[in-house]
Amino acid sequence: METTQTKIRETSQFQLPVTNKPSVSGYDIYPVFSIPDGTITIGYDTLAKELAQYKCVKIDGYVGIRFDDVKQQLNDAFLAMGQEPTWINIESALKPKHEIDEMIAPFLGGDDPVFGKITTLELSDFYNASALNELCSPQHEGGMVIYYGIGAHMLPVEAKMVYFDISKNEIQFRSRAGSVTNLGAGDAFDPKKMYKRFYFIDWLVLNKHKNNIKTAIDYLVDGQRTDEITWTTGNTWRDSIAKLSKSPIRVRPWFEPGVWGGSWIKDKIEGLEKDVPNYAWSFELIVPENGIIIESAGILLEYSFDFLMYNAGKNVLGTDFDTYKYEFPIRFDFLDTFDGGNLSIQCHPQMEYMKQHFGESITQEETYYILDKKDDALVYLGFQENINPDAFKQALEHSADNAVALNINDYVQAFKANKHDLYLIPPGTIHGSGENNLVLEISATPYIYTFKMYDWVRLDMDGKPRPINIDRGMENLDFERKGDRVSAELISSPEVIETGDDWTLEHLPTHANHLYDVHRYSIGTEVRVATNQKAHVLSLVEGEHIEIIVNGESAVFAYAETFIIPAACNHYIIKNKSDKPALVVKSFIK
Ligand SMILES: O=P(O)(O)OC[C@H]1O[C@](O)(CO)[C@@H](O)[C@@H]1O
Repeated sequence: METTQTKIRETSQFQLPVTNKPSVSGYDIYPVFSIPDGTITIGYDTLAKELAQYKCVKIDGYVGIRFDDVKQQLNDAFLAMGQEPTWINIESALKPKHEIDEMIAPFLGGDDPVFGKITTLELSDFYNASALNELCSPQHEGGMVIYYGIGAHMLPVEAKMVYFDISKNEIQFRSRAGSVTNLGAGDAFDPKKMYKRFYFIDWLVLNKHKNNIKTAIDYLVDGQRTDEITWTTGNTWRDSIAKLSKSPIRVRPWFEPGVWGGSWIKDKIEGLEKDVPNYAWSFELIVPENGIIIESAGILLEYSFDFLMYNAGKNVLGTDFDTYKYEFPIRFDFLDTFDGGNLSIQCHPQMEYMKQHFGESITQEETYYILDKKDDALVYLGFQENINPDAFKQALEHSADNAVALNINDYVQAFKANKHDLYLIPPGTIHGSGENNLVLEISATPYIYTFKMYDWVRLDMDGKPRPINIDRGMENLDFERKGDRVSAELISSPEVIETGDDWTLEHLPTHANHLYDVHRYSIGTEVRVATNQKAHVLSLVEGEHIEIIVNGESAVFAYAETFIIPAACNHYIIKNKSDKPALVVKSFIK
């Protein structure tokens, strides 16, 4: 059903299958955590049948859920059973649009096309409290009543609670089609502006709400598909999270084209739509936007990573939970420039700037691990010895104002990219990957705070130039990262720190301003690792498959797959499943 709106998604990415994910021997785009057979169910009709036993139901859900479609589908199913519930839309109690616009303005960064400030608002701030109460008046006593819409759980009535979740990539695909709106917005608008509002307001407000209601959910529904749902009971779901939080966790990766995107992902990863210009990013583990797929007898249900942290964050982060709480602080993603282009020459904010301007508590600091590359590939990193900040600024402004190219090599150094080298990009470092790399970014979680300073005088895929931020960049750059200091301090020098029968453990030291460190195992047959009460993030960067054994249970991961070992696993064994040595990188909080 593509219902009243003809186009619900604007993307060439496939929807998550309902059942029977394709089987692949290598990198799997639909990793699953299996739960007992018979615990996930398909369909609005089965959900209606389950809910029909209750007098009162609340259907809550995340922004991006098309509640009118949900209502129509469920209502049809109830009617087919001879039942006619009364439907009450909680969003009729939202504050007027102009009041909401005024309330959220301080968090939207004015005309800034990209940046706002992390909101401090709560979901209840969007609603008129007395109007909410009126919705619950006793006039509805009698037949079955269903309250529905974002925040339905807030209504002060006893009811069974259903929660519709949706993955963040699908929210973006829907916003690009104009088929969903921001919280309290009324209408859809430019998708980039909608994204800014999702990122700085809606997702935060609704994540807090998710945390508040996590134990009250009676039924969890995966609402990402346009014509079908899958659902499970709250208890089954919470039990599965308790188990997952002591097992290896691989989130569902997702992929996006971009102006500098390349061919590596498209050529090497099975099951993706190939009819795209390129893939630039793989969201391997950018957890604010990843989901986790659970599977029961082949039926798939995805929920947001946030729910894992709200339910079992302490198991995941161990001793670091007290510092980071629900924010998983490490990010892994791919930047694919194979036969593509150069990233912008860019920098990321210093910690203080990040706090003050954007309200974030972790800054965006990065490293580039070169997973693959062509012979001519470069990494732009650090300044030339003779850098003059004023002259650099002038050259950038001249280029931006007149759309003329500049010789960036006069200012910024370029290093030959070496496979398996780790390039360090602490906050305030000028950098950018050149073309013909497959970079595994091992980074801190924030991912949108890029100050592009030079974008090679090119247009984005929508035909418009990408926003340049020379002033913000200048406020954050460290001009002392120049000359010989760059290769000495910003290209990690591995050292062997432990050896076994047929394995070695290397330390790839990161910069003092990085919150995480990097280790690399070279494994002949197997190695046993202790978590020491910390989360580990692993990726197989050379080899075919590895098996991870935790408490006697085994999971297999393929080349280029990223996964988390929660702190609560305590110990795990990595077994090499191929006849060549396996190289596994491991990142963890310092
Ligand atoms: O800004 P560009 O040129 O698209 O660069 C790639 C982007 O991908 C990231 O590495 C991760 O999102 C950002 O740091 C950066 O903005």
